[in-house]
Amino acid sequence: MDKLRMVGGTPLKGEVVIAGAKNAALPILCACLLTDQPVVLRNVPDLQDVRTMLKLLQEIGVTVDFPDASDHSHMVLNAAVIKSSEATYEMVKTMRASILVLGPLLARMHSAKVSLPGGCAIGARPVDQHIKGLKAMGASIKIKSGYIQAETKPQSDRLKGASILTDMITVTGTENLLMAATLASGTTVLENAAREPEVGDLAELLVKMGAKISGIGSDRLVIEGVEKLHGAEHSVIPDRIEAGTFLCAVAATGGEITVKHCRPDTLDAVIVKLKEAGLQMEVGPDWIKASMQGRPKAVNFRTSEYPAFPTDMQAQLMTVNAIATGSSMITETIFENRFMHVQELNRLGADIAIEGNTAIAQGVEKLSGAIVMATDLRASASLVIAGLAAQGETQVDRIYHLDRGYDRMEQKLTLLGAKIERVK
Ligand SMILES: CC(=O)N[C@H]1[C@@H](OP(=O)(O)OP(=O)(O)OC[C@H]2O[C@@H](n3ccc(=O)[nH]c3=O)[C@H](O)[C@@H]2O)O[C@H](CO)[C@@H](O)[C@@H]1O
Ligand SMILES: C=C(OP(=O)(O)O)C(=O)O
Repeated sequence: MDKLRMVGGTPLKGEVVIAGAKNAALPILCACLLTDQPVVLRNVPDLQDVRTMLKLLQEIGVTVDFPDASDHSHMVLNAAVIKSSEATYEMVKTMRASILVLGPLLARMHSAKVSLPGGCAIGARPVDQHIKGLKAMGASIKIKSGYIQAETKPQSDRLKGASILTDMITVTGTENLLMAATLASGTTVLENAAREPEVGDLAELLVKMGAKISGIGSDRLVIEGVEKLHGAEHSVIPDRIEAGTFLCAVAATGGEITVKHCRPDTLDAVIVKLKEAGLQMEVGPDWIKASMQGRPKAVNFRTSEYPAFPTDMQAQLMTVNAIATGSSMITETIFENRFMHVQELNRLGADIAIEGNTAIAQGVEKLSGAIVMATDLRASASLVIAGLAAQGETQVDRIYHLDRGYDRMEQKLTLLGAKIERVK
């Protein structure tokens, strides 16, 4: 199992180029199932979740071509032939986002069998709202032997447009229902829709494919179903979480970096908090120049749906608070168990206590290197940041979590001057 080993204490300096967003790429790859024509994608990040999704799509029958062998961010997907409408337990247990094939397969093939995802390290994460929405669109859905078995009845029929109000805001739930609605007969209204930029990016691709969607970027999406979608070309939006992670890294280590090829307009809540923490930032249309002198200041924050502070940045900013001057309260409102990094940060010398869904961090002057274990994707990132700021050597184990969602993180950090290496 790969590990990352680093020696902390070097301020970061230089430029880092941000990859395409994992959370946009995953639904966008699934959108290719909605048409029998080729979909050309650019700026797809090269990371484990994308490789897993491509494997799943290939099992379904999609062909994947890389026109330029040296550039894996550019690919052509062709779902002309669907040979299976199934996502097996093996695939879904590796990556929960596999659930995103449910809506497109049901819309195009009128039936789908997708393993029901189990719980996850960060929370129970049920998919009841995906199921509820698809049922409202006329699907008959049974849970049998751990699988969601969905079909339209009679099977030759399309899904039907419906008015759907989800009980809570769900990102992949909105994406699944949005994709399903594009090929339904009639109009679908998705109320309480997620406004995350990745949902908007998926919607932009669907429009290029011929879908009729209004309200993109708002919490009310109106989709007029069409009979067929066609091929299109699209470049995946830059990853705001990767950009935010590098900003937290420089806030923790000190130094000066330029984060290039990002979308600062999708990072408002993160920028506000990092400014409060003392990170100096100059913001351009697709870059952020950030510098930090001395220790950061502790900042209170609370995660919530976009445009508020993202849960996927909670662990990374907690690390900044761990070495800040002062104390802070960090409240997690999206996932019920997303504090697994706290115990590991404390092993590095942080002083963080958990009370319900709030973590209380008393900033310490220095962390000291140790062996720590990554428990989920963003927990891994927070431990890497902590290791880069700590005195001495840190080893982060189980970085397969990190590899799910970051495109060459240690290489990018090395270019910024960090002393970090992957150990096999
Ligand atoms: C691949 C992807 O895009 N992943 C992101 C997506 O996950 P994901 O789409 O899984 O997260 P959701 O937005 O669905 O979850 C939000 C909350 O709603 C609950 N819920 C959700 C659906 C449902 O049917 N029932 C239900 O109870 C979840 O347990 C959670 O407490 O959004 C999360 C919240 O921004 C991010 O942390 C993930 O990085
Ligand atoms: C929780 C995350 O991803 P996923 O929904 O794929 O588990 C994440 O990206 O931080």
